[in-house]
Amino acid sequence: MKIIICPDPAHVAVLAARLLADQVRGRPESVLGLATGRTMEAIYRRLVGTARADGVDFGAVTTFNLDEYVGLPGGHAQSYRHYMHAHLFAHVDLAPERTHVPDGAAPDADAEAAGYEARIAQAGGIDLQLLGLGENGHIGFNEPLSALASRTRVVTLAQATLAQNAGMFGGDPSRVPTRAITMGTGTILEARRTLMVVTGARKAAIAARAIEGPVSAAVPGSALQFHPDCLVLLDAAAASGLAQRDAIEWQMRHDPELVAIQPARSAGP
Ligand SMILES: O=P(O)(O)OC[C@H]1O[C@](O)(CO)[C@@H](O)[C@@H]1O
Repeated sequence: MKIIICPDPAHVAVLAARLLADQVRGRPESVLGLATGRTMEAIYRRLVGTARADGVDFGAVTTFNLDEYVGLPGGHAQSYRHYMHAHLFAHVDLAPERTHVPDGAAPDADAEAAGYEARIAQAGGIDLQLLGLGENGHIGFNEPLSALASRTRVVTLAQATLAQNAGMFGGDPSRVPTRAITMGTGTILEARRTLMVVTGARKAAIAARAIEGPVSAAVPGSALQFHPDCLVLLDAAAASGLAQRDAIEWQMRHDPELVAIQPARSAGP
C-alpha cells in the first residue's frame, strides 16, 4: 500500500480526481471501477470540473460500479444508478451503454450478480477501482466476515451500514433496503490498480485497522494490503489513528494545484 495524507477532504478530492483523469488521459479506453457514498461526491465534482476545464475525454471509457441496493430500480432517487447519474454520468461524455451498475430491480438478483461479474471479465477487467471505506470496514457492500475471495453476489447489509446510510433515506434505517448486489472482495482485488479514499475522524479507527491491522475478513478493507498496486488517500482526520503517519509521504508542497487550495492559516500565536 502507498499512503498519502492530505490536510483536508478538499485536497483529497483534488488528488483523487487527478488520478482518475490521468488514468483516462493515459488510456482513453480505460475500464473504471466506481464507488458511491458521501466521500465520493467531492471527487466527482472535481472530476467533472477538470473534464470541463481541461477536456478529459470519457467517450471510450467503460465504468462498473461496486454495488446497488436490491429492490431499487435505476430511476429510484436513492439508487446508486441515480447517484451516479446525478454526480458524474450526466456531466461527462460517457456513453450510457458503457456505464454499468448492477440492476437492483432485476427479477433474479443472483443471476444479475453472476452476469455482472461476467460483464467485468468481458470488458477486460478493471484498470482502476475507486473505493470508499465503510465505518465498519466494508468495501463495496462486503460487510465484515465476507470471504476475502468473495465474488459479485447478493449480500445482506449489516445493521451498522443501514444506520450509516439512513441519511439518504430520510434518516430512517428501516427504509434502507436490507440487501444489495456487490462486487466481491476477490473481484475488487483483481482490479489492476485500486484507490481507496477515506476522510473524516469517524473513520480514523477503522482506517488504522484496514491499513495497519492484520488482514482479516473482520475488516474487508484490510484485504487491500494484499493488492500489488493500492493507493490510499486520507485526510488528516481519518489518518489520525495511524501509527506510521509521520513516515508517510506528502506531495503537497510544490504542487501548484494543491497549494492553490491550501486553507488559510488560522490566526494564532
Ligand atoms: O463515503 P461514505 O458515505 O462514508 O460510504 C462509505 C462506503 O460505503 C458504501 O456506501 C457502500 O458501498 C460506499 O458507497 C462507500 O464507498
